[in-house]
Formats: sequence, C-alpha cells, structure tokens
Amino acid sequence: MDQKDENLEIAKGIYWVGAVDWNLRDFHGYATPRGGTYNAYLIIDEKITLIDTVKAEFASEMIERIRRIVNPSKIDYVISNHVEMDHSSGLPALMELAKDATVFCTKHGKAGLNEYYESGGCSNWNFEVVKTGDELNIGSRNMMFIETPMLHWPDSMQTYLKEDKILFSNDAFGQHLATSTRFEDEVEGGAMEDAAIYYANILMPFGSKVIKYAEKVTELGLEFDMIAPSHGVIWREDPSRIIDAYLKWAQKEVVPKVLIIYDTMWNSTEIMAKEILEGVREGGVEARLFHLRKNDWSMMVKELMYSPVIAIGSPTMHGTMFYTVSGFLTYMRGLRPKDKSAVVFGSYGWGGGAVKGIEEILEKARFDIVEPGLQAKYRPYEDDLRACRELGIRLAELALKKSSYLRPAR
Ligand SMILES: Cc1cc2nc3c(=O)[nH]c(=O)nc-3n(C[C@H](O)[C@H](O)[C@H](O)COP(=O)(O)O)c2cc1C
Repeated sequence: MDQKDENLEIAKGIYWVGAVDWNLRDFHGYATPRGGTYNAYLIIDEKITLIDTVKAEFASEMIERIRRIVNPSKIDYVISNHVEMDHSSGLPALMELAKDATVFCTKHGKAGLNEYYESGGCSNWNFEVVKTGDELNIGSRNMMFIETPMLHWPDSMQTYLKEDKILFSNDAFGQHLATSTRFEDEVEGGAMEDAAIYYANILMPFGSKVIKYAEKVTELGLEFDMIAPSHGVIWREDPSRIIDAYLKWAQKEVVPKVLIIYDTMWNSTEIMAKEILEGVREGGVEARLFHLRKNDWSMMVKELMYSPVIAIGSPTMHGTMFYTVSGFLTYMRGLRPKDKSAVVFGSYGWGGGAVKGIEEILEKARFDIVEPGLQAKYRPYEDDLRACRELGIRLAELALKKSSYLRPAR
C-alpha cells in the first residue's frame, strides 16, 4: 500500500476499494449537492472476499484499488448485497478477472443479476444463494447474511462480519456525500443530516420494515463496532446512533414545524404563502418555505419527514394545478408519508381548479385535509391576506399539538 492510501484500510485486513463521485449532482432524480460515493470493501483472509462493487463507470478505479492490495484474480468470494446498478454494474468487469469467484446473494439477487447482466457473462458465474442466518467462513472470520427485503428492493441484504463486528449495510444507513475521509466522525458536522435526506428520499415508504429490521438486529444480539454502508461514510463513533435515528424516522417522530410548498406564475400564490408563513411565525412555530422551481425536491421531502403539517399552494393554469405541483405530489405520494395534516391554497383568475385538484390527490394519499382550501382571485387583497395569516396561526397550533418531540434526531 502507498502511504497515501493507508486510510483505506478501515480495520485490520479490511479495505475500502470504492469510488468517490465528487461531481454527482443528480442521483436518479435525487439532488446530491455534496456528491456521492459507491463503497466496495475488500477483506484479506484465507478466502479473499469483496463486498459489493461500484457503478460501471468507476469499475476500473475499483479494480485498480484492489490491484494495489491483491491480484483481482485471487478473489474467492464476491458478496452482492444489492443488485441495483450503482452497486452491481461494476461486477461484470470484476468477474472477467475473478473468473473462479463465487457470488453470494439472495434468491431475488441472483434473479436480478441474471436480468441485468445476461450479456455481461452472468450465466458463467458461480452463484450461491443465501438467506438470513446463513454463515460463511472465510478463514479467521465468519460472515452472517441478513436478508432485508424492501430495504429497499426485494433482493436487498446485509452482511455482518462477526469477529470484527462490522455490518456492511448496503443502502440502509447510507448518505450521498463525497469525502476524502472514510469515517463519519471525521466529517465536519457529521453526516446525520445527509443520512436523513437519504432516508426521506429512499426509505420513507418502508418505515414498518425498518422497525421490524431493528427488532431482528436486537433478536440476533448483534453488536457493532462499525456500520459500513454502500454510500457515503462509515459509522464508527457509537454506530448504533444511525439505527436509533432510523427508528425515530420510521416511527414518524416530528418537530413543531410547518412546511409551505408552492409555485407561482405572477406571485399571487407566493404572497399568500409568505402571509401563511407570517401566521405560523406569529403562532410561535418554525416554518419552511419552498418555491418548487427554486429548490431541490429531495430537501423538501426531508423537511416533510419532520413536519406534521404541510401547506401546498398552486396557481390555476389551464383549469388545473401548476405542473411542478403535480410532479411534486406524484413524487411525495410515492414516498407514502403518514400522519400528515395538510391545507391547500392558491390564486386563480376565473374558473379555478388547482386547489380542488390538489385536495383530491392529497385525499387519495391519505393526508388529513384540515380545512377547505384558501383561494384568492387574481391578487390577494386585505381580506385574503388576513385569512392567510389566520390560517398560519391555526397551522402553528396544529403543528404544536401533533409534535411528539422537540428536535430532529442528530
Ligand atoms: C397560462 C395561464 C393559464 C391560466 N389558466 C387559468 C385557468 O384555466 N383558470 C383560472 O381560473 N385561471 C387561470 N389563469 C389565471 C391565473 O390562475 C391567475 O393569474 C392567478 O392569479 C395566478 O396566480 P400566481 O400569481 O400565483 O401565478 C391562467 C393564467 C395563465 C398565465
């Protein structure tokens, strides 16, 4: 190993061999202003073992990192925790070199890899299908596999290295964060906020599975010295913090906060939004205001996770809501937020339509619509503004009532 690469040995004989994607700004539609990483881990033992790979465009970088430690053809075992392409599309290039390696994955993992890489030579790979509790001896160490279906795909699993007490958790507990260090405790300000954004955008629909997972981990009596996800930095200082945070998010703990999301063509809806915000402020509660074309939706979704109350505003355009509002509602519905109270507002010129359309969607998504939508014709005048401010005060009261704790998990 070069001196400069020493920090890549995360524990004795265990190396990070992934790639840092400094310029990643959009991860399948999720805004990643701080970049990202694809983490792969190499374990040098009697059986040389690679855990996950990287996105195809970084495969040669991963192979080069491996080569500096060991000839890739010497790899005996490849653990494929998840078939999604950011972790598996580097696999065909790796398997070209490690022709005799056995690939360990779940039943759905094997099917998924075959779907993705039929033309990548997958039919020649040796597979071993594993399930929860199965163990694999690699010499001085033993691994245990834990299936985590729908955390966040059907094939997902995690790998626990028993002697080192390291959990290779794949996407769970990850963050999109490009760094030159590999540990969370070395990142200025930590990575909990990045993990919260990740949870909100990727795992929010699967809260009940997260709760079951935490119970399983307790039942198995697992202890952690490190939790090493497949994105971002490794949790080393009190690693259970991230499991506790997941539990809080899954249990939908919220803070007294009102989220105001809107779009506007001629600013009338924006004036209403800001007046609602004034009311919330008067009511003694924090409000966050987001213009849909000026902010990252992934950040709004993180705020939604913490906020018990949301106000959504849209002007009417051609008889319906503004297009960004319908796009955001589609994204938000898919994430299945629960126990949210909502109110709708917006400006219109003649027949209207936006407010009604939004309310219909929110009802289907099981939001509790606390009162009829507020509408202002063309420009909001004194009466409209007073109504917005009073609405804000009522939303603040509601947010206080619905909040079960005072600070987000950090
Ligand atoms: C392209 C366009 C289409 C519109 N279509 C409708 C409509 O179908 N029904 C309606 O009531 N108002 C319609 N309006 C009027 C707007 O809803 C109205 O100007 C409103 O005050 C805009 O709110 P905003 O300032 O927040 O953008 C339309 C406006 C524009 C610019």
